[in-house]
Amino acid sequence: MGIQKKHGKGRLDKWYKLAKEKGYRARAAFKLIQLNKKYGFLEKSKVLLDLCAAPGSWCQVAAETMPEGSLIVGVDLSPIKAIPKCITFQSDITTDKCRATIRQYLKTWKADTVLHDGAPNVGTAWVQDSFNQAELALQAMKLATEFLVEGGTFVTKVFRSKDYNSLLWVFNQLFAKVEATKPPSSRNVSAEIFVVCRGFKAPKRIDPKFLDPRSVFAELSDPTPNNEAKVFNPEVKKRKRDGYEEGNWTQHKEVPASEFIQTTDPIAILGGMNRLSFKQPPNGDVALAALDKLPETTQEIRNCCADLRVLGRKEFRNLLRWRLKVREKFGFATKKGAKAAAEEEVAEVESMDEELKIQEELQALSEKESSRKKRERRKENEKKQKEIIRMQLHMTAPTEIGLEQAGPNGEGSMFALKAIDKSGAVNKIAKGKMAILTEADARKDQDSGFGSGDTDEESDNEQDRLDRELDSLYEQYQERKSDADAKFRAKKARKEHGDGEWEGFSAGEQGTDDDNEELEENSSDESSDEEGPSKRSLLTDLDRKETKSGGLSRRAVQFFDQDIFKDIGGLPEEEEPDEALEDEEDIDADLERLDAIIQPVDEAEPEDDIPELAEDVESESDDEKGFEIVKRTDAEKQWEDEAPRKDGKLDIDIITAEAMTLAQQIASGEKTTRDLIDEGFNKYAFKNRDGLPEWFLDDEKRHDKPHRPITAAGAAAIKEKLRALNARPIKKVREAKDRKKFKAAQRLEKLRKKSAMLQDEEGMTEKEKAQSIMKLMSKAAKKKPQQQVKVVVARGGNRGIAGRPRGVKGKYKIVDARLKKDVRSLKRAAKKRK
Ligand SMILES: C[S@@+](CC[C@H](N)C(=O)[O-])C[C@H]1O[C@@H](n2cnc3c(N)ncnc32)[C@H](O)[C@@H]1O
Repeated sequence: MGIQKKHGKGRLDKWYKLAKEKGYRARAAFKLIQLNKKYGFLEKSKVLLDLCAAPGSWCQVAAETMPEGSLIVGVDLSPIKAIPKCITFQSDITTDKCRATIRQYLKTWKADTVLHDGAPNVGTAWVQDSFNQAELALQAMKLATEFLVEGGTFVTKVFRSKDYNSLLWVFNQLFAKVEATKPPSSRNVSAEIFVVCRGFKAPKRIDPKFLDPRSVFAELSDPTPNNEAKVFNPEVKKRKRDGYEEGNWTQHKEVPASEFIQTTDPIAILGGMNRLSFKQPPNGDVALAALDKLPETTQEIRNCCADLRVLGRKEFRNLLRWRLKVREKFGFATKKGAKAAAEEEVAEVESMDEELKIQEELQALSEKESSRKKRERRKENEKKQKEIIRMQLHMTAPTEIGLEQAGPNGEGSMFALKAIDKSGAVNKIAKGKMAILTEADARKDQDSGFGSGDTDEESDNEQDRLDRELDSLYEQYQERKSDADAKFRAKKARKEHGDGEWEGFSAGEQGTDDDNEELEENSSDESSDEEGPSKRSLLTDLDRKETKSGGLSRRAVQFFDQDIFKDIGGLPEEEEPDEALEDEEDIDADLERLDAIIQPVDEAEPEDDIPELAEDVESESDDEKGFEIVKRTDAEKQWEDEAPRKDGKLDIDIITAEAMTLAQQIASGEKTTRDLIDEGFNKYAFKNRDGLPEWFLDDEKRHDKPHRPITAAGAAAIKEKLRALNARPIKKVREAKDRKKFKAAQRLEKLRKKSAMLQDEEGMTEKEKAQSIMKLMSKAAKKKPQQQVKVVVARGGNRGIAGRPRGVKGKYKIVDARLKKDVRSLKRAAKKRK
C-alpha cells in the first residue's frame, strides 16, 4: 500500500507539473499524447468527437495535433471553457439530446476518431464504479457506431473488472483491431485501461444487444462463463439492475475458496462476491480441505478472502498470484484455457509489464535528476577552481586560496574551517575525519559533489571519498618534506628587522630610508650557495644599515635578493649586455649594477644596532676564497630544515609563491603585518629541540609540518606566471634592443639616401661612385669607440647631491668606496686565479 501511495504521488507530481508547464487543463492530456504516439490516429483525423471532454485537455491535444482546419467537437456533463479550434457543449452522452446536438455540429460528416475518457462520479463501491464506467464506455461506443467513419478509431477508457472482457468482446465484433494498453501517465494505482479500437467495420445493421448494457454485462452464475454466450444466449441470467437478487436479501455473497481456484473467470468472483470461504460444506469439499492446508494459503491470503469488497491493488494481485500458484500445484492449466481466461491473463501480464515500465521510468527519472545534480556540482567545482587560479594570477584575493586548504593536522586556519563547514564536514573533523581540498582533490570531488550528500548512501560514499582524499593528501604531504612555514618566516623577518615590520619584496616601501646600500647587501650570494638563503638575508640586514650606493632602488634590490635569483649567473645569451647593449650606456650601467649584485664580498661589517643578530652572527675570515662565513641562527637552521625542497634543493618556486601570497595579502589590506606576526607565534615558531632524541626529531620533521598559506593550485599558477615572466627579457634590455634596431634602421636609411645621391652625381665615374659607396658602408659598419665612463666615488660633498659632480666631464657613474674596493679586489682575485 505504501509503495502504491509513493508511486501514485510521484506520478501525480510529475504529470501534474508537466501539464501545468505545458498549459494543459488536466494531466490526462498525456494519456492521449502517449496513446497517439503509439497508434498515431490524431494526425490522420479531420473530424474528432471527444465524449466526456471536460475540462478539455484531450481537446487541447487534438487541436494541436490534428491537421489544420479539423473539426473537433467535445461534450461533457460539466461545462467546458472555450478551447480554440474546438466546439464544445454540455450534455449527457447517454441522452438522445446529446446525439442530436452532435449530429447538428457534424452535419453530414463522419468522425475519423471518437474519444471517450468518461468516468462516472466516484464515491460508490469499486465494483459499482467499474460497472458504471463499463456502461458509460458502452454508451460511448454506441455513439461511436453512429458517427464513426468506416475504418475510424474509437478510443475508450475502461476499468479492469469482470465486465472488461465483455466489453472487449463487443469491441472486437465491431472493429478490425482492438488493443488494450495503459499509457505511462496513467497512475499505477488506477485500474483504468485504455482500449484502442481501430478499423471500424461500419456494419449496415448492428444487433441492439451489442449495445445494450443489460445484454453485454450479464451476470453469470456459471463459474466458467462463455462471454459469447452471454450476449447471444437469452437464457443467461442477467444482472439485476434494480432491487436485490431473489432470495438474497442480505446482498452478502460468498463462495468456497476452492471455486475461486477452479474458475476460469476469477475476476468475476472477486468482483461479484463478498467473501471466499474456507468453511467445509456439510458433505465435505476435498479441494477446499487441501487448499486450507497449503502453505501458500497464508494468513494474509485468508484476510484478503474474508472481505473481497475492500481489496486494495496489492491484495488483489496477491489473491490472483495465490490462485495461479495453487492451480499449478493442483495441476490445473495456468495458461490459455477458455478465451476469457486467456484474455484475463494477458491483461494481468500487461499490467505487470506496465508497472515495470513505470518503475523503470521512475528510476530513469531519478537517475537523470541525480546526474543533473552531479553535473551542477561539477560545474560549480570547476568554477571554483578557475576562480582560485584567476585570483592567484591576478593576485586579487588570496584569502580564497586558503579556503581550500587546512593544515595537515587539522589545525588549519579559520578559512579552512570555514570551507569545511560550508561542506558540512565539521562533524567529520570532530570524528577525526578531515576534509581537505586541493586542486587535484577538488577534481576528484566533482563527481561526488562535495558536501551535498542527500542520502545515507551518498554520505557513506562521501565518507569514503574523504578518507581517500585524506590518504592521498597525507602522501602528498609526506612527499613535500621540506614545506616551508610562511608564518615562521614572517616571524623571522620581524626578528631580523627588529622594527616589527615584515618586509617582502613587494613591501620594500616599509624599509629604512637608505637607498644606497643595496649593491653590497646582495654581494654575498656565492657563499649563500653553501649556507642557504638565510645567510643572504642575514647579510642583507647587516649591510643595509651600512653601505651606500646609487642605482637600484631598495625595492629592486629586495626583489633581486630573493632566492629565485640565487642561481642566476647572468642574463641569457641573446640578452648578453655586452652584445646587445654595447653602445647603450644606460643599459651598461644597469647591467654593471646587476653584476655587482651577484658579486661576492670580501668584507662584512657587524651590525651593532641589531643586538639580537649581532649575538648570533660570527664573522669569520678563514674561508679559503676569502668569503665571509656567517653562522646560522637556530631559527634560520630550523627554517632551512622546514623550507620546501625539491630534489634536495630549496624549492624556490614554492617559496616565492608563498612570499607573493603573503605580500599580496598585506598589499590588498586583507592582512596586516601584525596579523602575520601574530600567526608567526605558533607551535612551529619555537621548537626547542634540545635533548630530544634524533629519531624523534626525524619523525617530527617528516610528519609534523606547518601548512603553507597557499594551495598547490595557487603555487602552480604563480610558478607559471613567474616562468612566463622569466622567459622574457627585462624591459630595459628589450627597450635597448629596440633602440638599437631603430638606430641601425636610421643609419641604413641615411646610407641609402647618400648612395642614391652618389648615384645621381654626374661628375663621377661609375667606379668612383662604387668606391664612395663602399667607403660609406665600411664607415657605417665600424664600431664606435666605447665612451669612457668615469667612476666617481660618492663622498663628502658629492654624496646625495643631485646633478653632475664638480669637475667631472663626460659620462660618469657614482659609486661608493666600498663598491670600488670590492670590484678592484675581485678583479685582482680573478687575475691571480688565472
Ligand atoms: C476524466 S474526466 C475527462 C477528462 C478529459 N478527457 C480531459 O482531458 O480533460 C471524465 C469526465 O467524464 C464526464 N462524464 C461522466 N459521465 C458523463 C456523461 N454521462 N455524459 C457526459 N460526460 C460525462 C465527467 O463530467 C468528467 O468531466
